Amino acid sequence: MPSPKAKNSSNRSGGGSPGLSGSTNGNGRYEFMSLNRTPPATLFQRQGSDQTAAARLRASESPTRRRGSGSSTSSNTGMPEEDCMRLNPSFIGIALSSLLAIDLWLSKRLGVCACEDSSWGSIRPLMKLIEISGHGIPWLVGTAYCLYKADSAAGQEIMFNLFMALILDLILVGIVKVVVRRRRPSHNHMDMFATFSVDRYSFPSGHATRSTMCARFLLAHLVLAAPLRVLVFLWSGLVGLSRVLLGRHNMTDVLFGFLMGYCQYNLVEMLWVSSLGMQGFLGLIQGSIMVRTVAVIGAGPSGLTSIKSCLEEGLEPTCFESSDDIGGLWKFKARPGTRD
Ligand SMILES: CC(C)=CCC/C(C)=C/COP(=O)(O)O
Repeated sequence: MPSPKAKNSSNRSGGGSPGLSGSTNGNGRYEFMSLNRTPPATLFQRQGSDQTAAARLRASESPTRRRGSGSSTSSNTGMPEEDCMRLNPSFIGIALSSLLAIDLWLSKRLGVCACEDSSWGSIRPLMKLIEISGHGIPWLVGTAYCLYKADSAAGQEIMFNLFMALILDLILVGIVKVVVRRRRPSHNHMDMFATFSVDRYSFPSGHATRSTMCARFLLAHLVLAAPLRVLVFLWSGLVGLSRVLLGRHNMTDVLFGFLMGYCQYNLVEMLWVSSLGMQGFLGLIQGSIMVRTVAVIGAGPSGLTSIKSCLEEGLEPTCFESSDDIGGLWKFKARPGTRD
Protein backbone atom coordinates (compact mmCIF):
# COMPACT_ATOMS: atom_id res chain seq x y z
CA MET A 1 0.00 0.00 0.00
CA PRO A 2 1.53 3.33 -0.97
CA SER A 3 2.38 5.70 1.85
CA PRO A 4 0.41 8.95 2.23
CA LYS A 5 3.49 10.84 1.17
CA ALA A 6 3.78 8.75 -1.94
CA LYS A 7 0.17 9.41 -2.71
CA ASN A 8 0.55 13.11 -2.24
CA SER A 9 3.62 13.26 -4.32
CA SER A 10 1.95 11.29 -7.05
CA ASN A 11 -0.89 13.79 -6.99
CA ARG A 12 1.51 16.64 -7.22
CA SER A 13 3.64 15.22 -9.93
CA GLY A 14 0.69 14.00 -11.86
CA GLY A 15 -0.79 17.45 -11.92
CA GLY A 16 -4.11 15.99 -12.81
CA SER A 17 -5.78 16.45 -9.46
CA PRO A 18 -8.24 19.35 -9.51
CA GLY A 19 -7.53 20.31 -5.91
CA LEU A 20 -3.79 20.25 -6.06
CA SER A 21 -2.81 21.25 -9.54
CA GLY A 22 -1.26 24.63 -10.15
CA SER A 23 -0.74 25.27 -6.44
CA THR A 24 2.99 25.63 -6.24
CA ASN A 25 4.20 28.86 -4.66
CA GLY A 26 7.35 28.97 -6.62
CA ASN A 27 9.54 27.87 -3.70
CA GLY A 28 8.91 24.27 -4.24
CA ARG A 29 6.62 24.28 -1.16
CA TYR A 30 3.86 22.91 -3.18
CA GLU A 31 1.84 21.30 -0.43
CA PHE A 32 1.42 24.48 1.68
CA MET A 33 -0.44 26.24 -1.07
CA SER A 34 -2.46 23.23 -1.94
CA LEU A 35 -3.47 22.62 1.67
CA ASN A 36 -4.62 26.17 2.18
CA ARG A 37 -7.14 25.88 -0.58
CA THR A 38 -10.41 24.17 -0.16
CA PRO A 39 -10.19 20.97 -2.10
CA PRO A 40 -13.23 20.39 -4.24
CA ALA A 41 -15.68 17.94 -2.82
CA THR A 42 -15.17 15.70 -5.82
CA LEU A 43 -11.58 15.15 -4.78
CA PHE A 44 -12.58 13.75 -1.40
CA GLN A 45 -15.37 11.77 -2.91
CA ARG A 46 -13.06 10.25 -5.44
CA GLN A 47 -10.06 9.84 -3.18
CA GLY A 48 -11.24 8.90 0.29
CA SER A 49 -7.84 7.62 1.33
CA ASP A 50 -6.16 10.75 -0.02
CA GLN A 51 -8.24 12.79 2.42
CA THR A 52 -6.69 10.87 5.28
CA ALA A 53 -3.29 11.22 3.73
CA ALA A 54 -3.69 14.98 3.35
CA ALA A 55 -4.86 15.26 6.95
CA ARG A 56 -1.83 13.33 8.10
CA LEU A 57 0.42 15.54 6.07
CA ARG A 58 -1.19 18.67 7.50
CA ALA A 59 -0.86 17.35 11.02
CA SER A 60 2.79 16.57 10.46
CA GLU A 61 3.54 20.16 9.54
CA SER A 62 4.53 22.46 12.36
CA PRO A 63 2.20 25.39 13.17
CA THR A 64 5.04 27.84 12.56
CA ARG A 65 5.68 26.59 9.10
CA ARG A 66 2.03 26.71 8.23
CA ARG A 67 1.66 30.18 9.67
CA GLY A 68 4.47 31.12 7.34
CA SER A 69 2.45 29.98 4.41
CA GLY A 70 0.48 33.19 4.65
CA SER A 71 -3.02 32.03 5.53
CA SER A 72 -4.67 33.66 8.55
CA THR A 73 -8.37 32.95 8.61
CA SER A 74 -10.60 30.27 7.37
CA SER A 75 -13.17 32.61 5.90
CA ASN A 76 -11.98 32.00 2.36
CA THR A 77 -10.53 28.56 2.67
CA GLY A 78 -12.00 26.83 5.69
CA MET A 79 -8.78 24.89 6.21
CA PRO A 80 -6.53 26.70 8.73
CA GLU A 81 -9.14 26.71 11.47
CA GLU A 82 -9.69 23.10 10.88
CA ASP A 83 -5.96 22.60 11.12
CA CYS A 84 -5.84 24.38 14.47
CA MET A 85 -8.59 22.16 15.75
CA ARG A 86 -6.48 19.20 14.80
CA LEU A 87 -3.16 20.49 16.02
CA ASN A 88 -4.22 21.65 19.46
CA PRO A 89 -5.72 18.35 20.55
CA SER A 90 -2.69 16.54 19.24
CA PHE A 91 -0.41 18.78 21.31
CA ILE A 92 -2.60 18.42 24.40
CA GLY A 93 -2.98 14.77 23.57
CA ILE A 94 0.77 14.22 23.53
CA ALA A 95 1.16 16.13 26.81
CA LEU A 96 -1.65 14.14 28.41
CA SER A 97 -0.34 10.81 27.14
CA SER A 98 3.10 11.62 28.54
CA LEU A 99 1.61 12.63 31.88
CA LEU A 100 -0.47 9.46 32.02
CA ALA A 101 2.53 7.33 31.09
CA ILE A 102 4.55 8.91 33.93
CA ASP A 103 1.55 8.47 36.23
CA LEU A 104 1.20 4.75 35.41
CA TRP A 105 4.91 4.12 35.71
CA LEU A 106 5.28 5.99 39.01
CA SER A 107 2.10 4.50 40.48
CA LYS A 108 3.25 1.00 39.64
CA ARG A 109 6.61 1.65 41.26
CA LEU A 110 4.92 3.08 44.35
CA GLY A 111 2.50 0.19 44.68
CA VAL A 112 4.87 -1.44 47.14
CA CYS A 113 2.09 -2.90 49.31
CA ALA A 114 -0.09 -4.14 46.46
CA CYS A 115 0.17 -7.69 47.77
CA GLU A 116 1.85 -9.61 50.56
CA ASP A 117 4.75 -10.56 48.27
CA SER A 118 5.45 -6.96 47.29
CA SER A 119 8.61 -5.27 48.53
CA TRP A 120 6.76 -3.59 51.44
CA GLY A 121 4.09 -6.28 51.69
CA SER A 122 4.65 -6.56 55.45
CA ILE A 123 3.03 -3.16 56.07
CA ARG A 124 0.00 -3.99 53.94
CA PRO A 125 -2.17 -4.69 57.04
CA LEU A 126 -1.31 -1.24 58.39
CA MET A 127 -2.20 0.33 55.03
CA LYS A 128 -5.49 -1.54 55.05
CA LEU A 129 -6.21 -0.17 58.50
CA ILE A 130 -5.65 3.33 57.16
CA GLU A 131 -7.90 2.42 54.24
CA ILE A 132 -10.70 1.46 56.65
CA SER A 133 -10.24 4.72 58.55
CA GLY A 134 -11.18 6.57 55.36
CA HIS A 135 -13.93 4.20 54.23
CA GLY A 136 -17.46 5.52 53.85
CA ILE A 137 -19.16 3.05 56.18
CA PRO A 138 -17.31 3.86 59.43
CA TRP A 139 -17.73 7.55 58.68
CA LEU A 140 -21.45 7.28 57.96
CA VAL A 141 -22.14 5.03 60.93
CA GLY A 142 -19.96 7.11 63.27
CA THR A 143 -21.57 10.37 62.17
CA ALA A 144 -25.10 8.96 62.46
CA TYR A 145 -24.28 7.75 65.97
CA CYS A 146 -22.87 11.13 67.00
CA LEU A 147 -25.94 12.83 65.51
CA TYR A 148 -28.18 10.59 67.56
CA LYS A 149 -26.18 11.17 70.71
CA ALA A 150 -25.62 14.92 70.26
CA ASP A 151 -27.31 16.74 73.12
CA SER A 152 -26.96 20.30 71.82
CA ALA A 153 -28.53 21.93 68.81
CA ALA A 154 -25.08 23.01 67.61
CA GLY A 155 -23.72 19.48 67.87
CA GLN A 156 -26.71 18.07 66.00
CA GLU A 157 -26.33 20.69 63.29
CA ILE A 158 -22.66 19.85 62.74
CA MET A 159 -23.22 16.11 62.68
CA PHE A 160 -26.21 16.45 60.39
CA ASN A 161 -24.20 18.48 57.91
CA LEU A 162 -21.28 16.06 58.09
CA PHE A 163 -23.67 13.22 57.36
CA MET A 164 -25.11 15.05 54.37
CA ALA A 165 -21.57 15.90 53.20
CA LEU A 166 -20.65 12.20 53.25
CA ILE A 167 -23.70 11.33 51.17
CA LEU A 168 -22.90 14.15 48.74
CA ASP A 169 -19.34 12.85 48.45
CA LEU A 170 -20.51 9.35 47.58
CA ILE A 171 -22.86 10.72 44.92
CA LEU A 172 -20.33 13.07 43.31
CA VAL A 173 -17.50 10.54 43.31
CA GLY A 174 -19.86 7.92 41.87
CA ILE A 175 -20.87 10.28 39.06
CA VAL A 176 -17.27 11.14 38.14
CA LYS A 177 -16.24 7.49 38.27
CA VAL A 178 -19.05 6.51 35.91
CA VAL A 179 -18.26 9.35 33.52
CA VAL A 180 -14.48 8.78 33.43
CA ARG A 181 -14.51 4.96 33.75
CA ARG A 182 -10.82 4.61 34.42
CA ARG A 183 -9.87 1.08 35.40
CA ARG A 184 -7.98 0.44 38.60
CA PRO A 185 -4.27 -0.37 38.19
CA SER A 186 -3.58 -3.89 36.99
CA HIS A 187 -1.45 -4.62 40.06
CA ASN A 188 -4.38 -3.91 42.43
CA HIS A 189 -5.96 -6.83 44.28
CA MET A 190 -9.63 -5.99 44.63
CA ASP A 191 -10.05 -7.15 48.21
CA MET A 192 -11.69 -3.99 49.58
CA PHE A 193 -14.69 -4.43 51.82
CA ALA A 194 -18.13 -2.95 51.09
CA THR A 195 -17.82 -1.38 47.68
CA PHE A 196 -20.36 -0.10 45.20
CA SER A 197 -20.28 -1.33 41.62
CA VAL A 198 -18.78 2.02 40.51
CA ASP A 199 -15.81 1.30 42.74
CA ARG A 200 -14.34 -0.91 40.05
CA TYR A 201 -13.32 2.43 38.56
CA SER A 202 -10.46 4.32 40.08
CA PHE A 203 -10.81 7.98 39.06
CA PRO A 204 -11.07 9.79 41.42
CA SER A 205 -10.12 8.12 44.68
CA GLY A 206 -13.17 8.20 46.95
CA HIS A 207 -10.94 7.78 49.97
CA ALA A 208 -8.94 10.85 48.96
CA THR A 209 -12.05 13.00 48.42
CA ARG A 210 -13.58 11.86 51.70
CA SER A 211 -10.45 12.24 53.80
CA THR A 212 -9.79 15.75 52.45
CA MET A 213 -13.38 16.88 52.84
CA CYS A 214 -13.71 15.40 56.33
CA ALA A 215 -10.36 16.81 57.42
CA ARG A 216 -11.41 20.30 56.32
CA PHE A 217 -14.76 19.80 57.99
CA LEU A 218 -13.27 18.68 61.30
CA LEU A 219 -10.64 21.40 61.30
CA ALA A 220 -13.30 24.04 60.67
CA HIS A 221 -15.96 22.83 63.10
CA LEU A 222 -14.19 21.15 65.97
CA VAL A 223 -12.10 23.00 68.47
CA LEU A 224 -9.00 20.84 68.45
CA ALA A 225 -5.63 21.26 70.08
CA ALA A 226 -2.76 21.97 67.67
CA PRO A 227 -1.29 18.42 67.78
CA LEU A 228 -4.68 16.99 66.95
CA ARG A 229 -5.09 19.41 64.04
CA VAL A 230 -1.73 18.26 62.67
CA LEU A 231 -2.82 14.65 63.14
CA VAL A 232 -6.04 15.23 61.17
CA PHE A 233 -4.05 16.82 58.37
CA LEU A 234 -1.51 13.98 58.32
CA TRP A 235 -4.24 11.35 58.43
CA SER A 236 -5.85 12.86 55.35
CA GLY A 237 -2.57 12.77 53.43
CA LEU A 238 -1.81 9.26 54.64
CA VAL A 239 -5.17 7.95 53.46
CA GLY A 240 -4.38 9.27 49.99
CA LEU A 241 -0.84 7.88 50.00
CA SER A 242 -2.06 4.47 51.19
CA ARG A 243 -4.26 4.24 48.07
CA VAL A 244 -1.21 4.32 45.83
CA LEU A 245 0.94 2.11 48.09
CA LEU A 246 -1.84 -0.50 48.17
CA GLY A 247 -1.99 -0.34 44.38
CA ARG A 248 -5.64 0.70 44.49
CA HIS A 249 -5.07 3.89 42.54
CA ASN A 250 -2.77 5.77 40.27
CA MET A 251 -1.25 9.01 41.51
CA THR A 252 -3.56 11.18 39.42
CA ASP A 253 -6.66 9.52 40.93
CA VAL A 254 -5.49 10.51 44.38
CA LEU A 255 -4.31 14.00 43.45
CA PHE A 256 -7.60 14.75 41.75
CA GLY A 257 -9.38 13.20 44.75
CA PHE A 258 -7.61 15.64 47.08
CA LEU A 259 -8.64 18.55 44.87
CA MET A 260 -12.21 17.33 44.56
CA GLY A 261 -12.54 16.75 48.31
CA TYR A 262 -11.21 20.24 48.96
CA CYS A 263 -13.81 21.75 46.61
CA GLN A 264 -16.56 19.53 47.99
CA TYR A 265 -16.06 21.09 51.41
CA ASN A 266 -16.68 24.51 49.86
CA LEU A 267 -19.90 23.14 48.42
CA VAL A 268 -20.90 21.79 51.84
CA GLU A 269 -20.35 25.23 53.34
CA MET A 270 -22.49 26.77 50.62
CA LEU A 271 -25.29 24.26 51.17
CA TRP A 272 -24.99 24.35 54.97
CA VAL A 273 -28.24 23.32 56.66
CA SER A 274 -29.02 25.37 59.77
CA SER A 275 -30.46 23.90 62.95
CA LEU A 276 -33.92 25.11 61.96
CA GLY A 277 -33.65 23.69 58.46
CA MET A 278 -32.41 20.44 59.94
CA GLN A 279 -35.43 20.17 62.25
CA GLY A 280 -37.68 20.73 59.27
CA PHE A 281 -35.80 18.11 57.27
CA LEU A 282 -35.94 15.54 60.06
CA GLY A 283 -39.61 16.44 60.62
CA LEU A 284 -40.30 15.80 56.95
CA ILE A 285 -38.68 12.41 57.23
CA GLN A 286 -40.73 11.63 60.34
CA GLY A 287 -43.93 12.74 58.63
CA SER A 288 -44.32 15.88 60.72
CA ILE A 289 -42.77 19.29 60.55
CA MET A 290 -42.71 20.82 63.97
CA VAL A 291 -40.47 19.38 66.61
CA ARG A 292 -40.20 20.90 70.04
CA THR A 293 -37.80 19.92 72.77
CA VAL A 294 -38.67 20.61 76.40
CA ALA A 295 -35.93 20.26 78.94
CA VAL A 296 -37.24 19.44 82.37
CA ILE A 297 -34.81 20.02 85.20
CA GLY A 298 -36.14 18.16 88.21
CA ALA A 299 -39.78 17.30 88.68
CA GLY A 300 -40.79 20.87 89.48
CA PRO A 301 -44.17 22.30 88.51
CA SER A 302 -42.73 24.49 85.74
CA GLY A 303 -41.47 21.47 83.82
CA LEU A 304 -44.74 19.70 84.23
CA THR A 305 -46.60 22.81 83.02
CA SER A 306 -44.48 22.93 79.85
CA ILE A 307 -45.14 19.29 79.13
CA LYS A 308 -48.86 19.72 79.82
CA SER A 309 -49.08 22.73 77.52
CA CYS A 310 -47.35 20.78 74.71
CA LEU A 311 -49.83 17.97 75.13
CA GLU A 312 -52.72 20.46 75.17
CA GLU A 313 -51.40 21.98 71.94
CA GLY A 314 -51.84 18.57 70.37
CA LEU A 315 -48.14 17.79 70.18
CA GLU A 316 -47.13 14.19 70.39
CA PRO A 317 -44.23 13.13 72.62
CA THR A 318 -41.67 11.32 70.46
CA CYS A 319 -38.95 10.50 72.93
CA PHE A 320 -37.85 11.06 76.45
CA GLU A 321 -34.26 10.99 77.61
CA SER A 322 -34.36 10.67 81.35
CA SER A 323 -32.02 12.29 83.81
CA ASP A 324 -34.22 11.41 86.82
CA ASP A 325 -37.84 10.35 87.31
CA ILE A 326 -39.36 13.02 85.09
CA GLY A 327 -36.46 15.36 84.44
CA GLY A 328 -34.59 15.18 81.16
CA LEU A 329 -35.37 15.92 77.56
CA TRP A 330 -38.89 15.58 76.26
CA LYS A 331 -39.20 15.82 72.49
CA PHE A 332 -42.53 16.55 70.83
CA LYS A 333 -43.69 16.53 67.23
CA ALA A 334 -46.94 17.71 65.70
CA ARG A 335 -49.45 14.93 65.12
CA PRO A 336 -49.63 14.33 61.34
CA GLY A 337 -52.25 16.54 59.75
CA THR A 338 -52.58 18.92 62.68
CA ARG A 339 -50.13 21.52 61.43
CA ASP A 340 -51.63 24.34 59.40
C1 LIG B 1 -20.19 1.39 50.74
C2 LIG B 1 -19.91 2.80 51.06
C3 LIG B 1 -20.81 3.52 51.94
C4 LIG B 1 -18.84 3.44 50.56
C5 LIG B 1 -17.87 2.87 49.63
C6 LIG B 1 -16.57 3.52 49.92
C7 LIG B 1 -15.52 3.07 48.96
C8 LIG B 1 -15.11 1.68 48.98
C9 LIG B 1 -15.00 3.97 48.11
C10 LIG B 1 -13.95 3.65 47.13
O1 LIG B 1 -12.83 4.39 47.44
P1 LIG B 1 -11.63 4.48 46.45
O2 LIG B 1 -12.16 5.11 45.20
O3 LIG B 1 -10.62 5.32 47.14
O4 LIG B 1 -11.13 3.09 46.23
